[in-house]
Amino acid sequence: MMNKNIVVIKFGTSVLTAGKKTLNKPRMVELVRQCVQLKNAGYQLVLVSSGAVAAGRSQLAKQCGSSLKEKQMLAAIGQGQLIHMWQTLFSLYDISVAQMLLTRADVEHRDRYLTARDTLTELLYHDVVPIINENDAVSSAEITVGDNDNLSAMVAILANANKLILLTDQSGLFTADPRNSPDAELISEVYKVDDELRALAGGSGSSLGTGGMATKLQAADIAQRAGIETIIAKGSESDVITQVINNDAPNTTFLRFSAPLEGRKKWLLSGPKSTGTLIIDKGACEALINHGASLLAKGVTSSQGQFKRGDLVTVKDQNGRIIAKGLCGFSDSELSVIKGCHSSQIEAELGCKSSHEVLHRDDMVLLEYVL
Ligand SMILES: Nc1ncnc2c1ncn2[C@@H]1O[C@H](COP(=O)(O)OP(=O)(O)O)[C@@H](O)[C@H]1O
Ligand SMILES: N[C@@H](CCC(=O)OP(=O)(O)O)C(=O)O
Repeated sequence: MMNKNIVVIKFGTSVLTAGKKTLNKPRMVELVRQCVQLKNAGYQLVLVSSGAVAAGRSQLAKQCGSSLKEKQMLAAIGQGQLIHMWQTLFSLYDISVAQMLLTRADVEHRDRYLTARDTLTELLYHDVVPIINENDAVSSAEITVGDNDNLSAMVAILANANKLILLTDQSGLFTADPRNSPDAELISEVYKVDDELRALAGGSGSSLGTGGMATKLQAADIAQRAGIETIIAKGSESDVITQVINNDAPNTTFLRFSAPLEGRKKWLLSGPKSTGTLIIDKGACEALINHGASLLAKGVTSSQGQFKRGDLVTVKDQNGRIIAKGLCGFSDSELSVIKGCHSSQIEAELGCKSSHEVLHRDDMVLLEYVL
C-alpha cells in the first residue's frame, strides 16, 4: 500500500534564506544537487517549499510590514520567483518540476483531496518533481493550514509517502530552544509526541519562519499516526539529505509506531476540521481502544459545539483526553436527544430512520492507543 521510495522533503524559510532576508541561491543549488542524488538512487521526491514571503519581500522596493494582508501580498509576489528558481536549477539536470499550491480546503473536502492525490500520483508517475506551497494569496482564516510543517504532513499523507524530512536551521528538537539555551540537548528519537515534549517546543526564533518547533511536532504527530516516519534535521549540514536517509546526520527521528492507515482514515487524519466534541464514558473508551468498536449512543455522555450529520467531531474521555476523530452519524441536536440511549431506541426517539452508530469504525480514526 505504501510506496517505500516516496520521500517528502520540506524546506523551511530558514533553510532557503540561510538566515538572511532573501532566497539564498547557493543554498538552493546545493539542495537541488542533493535532491538529484536521492532521485538517482531510486527515490521519488515531493518537495514542500516555503520562501515565497521572503522572496516577495526582497523584490518589493518599498518596505512593508508583517500583517496577514501584507504577507499574502508578498507571497503572491514571491511565489513566481521561488518556483522559477527551482525550475531553473532542476532543469540543469533535465528534471521537470510542477507547482501545486494548496489550502486546507483542498484536503478537507474528500473529492478535492482525491483530485490533489491523483495529480500528485500522476506527476510522480511521469517522473516530475512536485513542489508544493500553501496558496497564501487566497488562504483566508477558514481555509488556511497556516504553516508548511502541517502542510507537509498532509502532503506526505496525500503522496502516500514513507518518510517526511523537515529541513530547518536546527538539527532537530532540543530540550529547549537552542537560540536561548545553548546547553540544550538534541533529542534523537521520539516514540510518541506528548504534552511533555510539546512543552519543550517553542515558536519560530526568526521573524521569517512560521510556527517554529511547535508546528513541526504537530506535523510529526500527524505523520506518525498515519504510519509515516518524520525526521527533523539541519538544512545547512553538508549532504544532509543523503545523511538523513542513511541516518548519519544528527537529527530527531519520530519513529513509525502504527501500521499504515487505510486511505480514507488517512484523509480523516489530515483533512477535515473538527466542528464538535463528543464526551464518552469509560466503557465506550475501552470498546473503541481495545476492541476497535464503533461508537454507540449509549456511551456518549454529552456533546459540545454545533455539527451536522457527516461532520467531523473529536471524541474525548471524561478527563478531556482525545481518543478519536470521526464523521458523526448525527447532528448535535439529535445527539442531545439520543445520548445514553440503547441503539434500538434511536429511531423511536428521533421519529425517523437513522444509522445505529454515532461514529462507525470505518469513519473513525483512533488517536489514543493505550488506556
Ligand atoms: N525545542 C526546540 N528545539 C529546536 N528549535 C526550537 C525549539 N523551540 C523553538 N525552536 C525554534 O524553532 C526554529 C525553527 O523553526 P522556524 O523558524 O519556523 O523554521 P523553518 O523556517 O525552518 O520552519 C529554530 O530556529 C528555533 O529557534
Ligand atoms: N507559505 C509561506 C511559508 C509558511 C511557513 O510555514 O514558513 P516556514 O516556517 O519557514 O516553513 C511562504 O512560502 O513564505
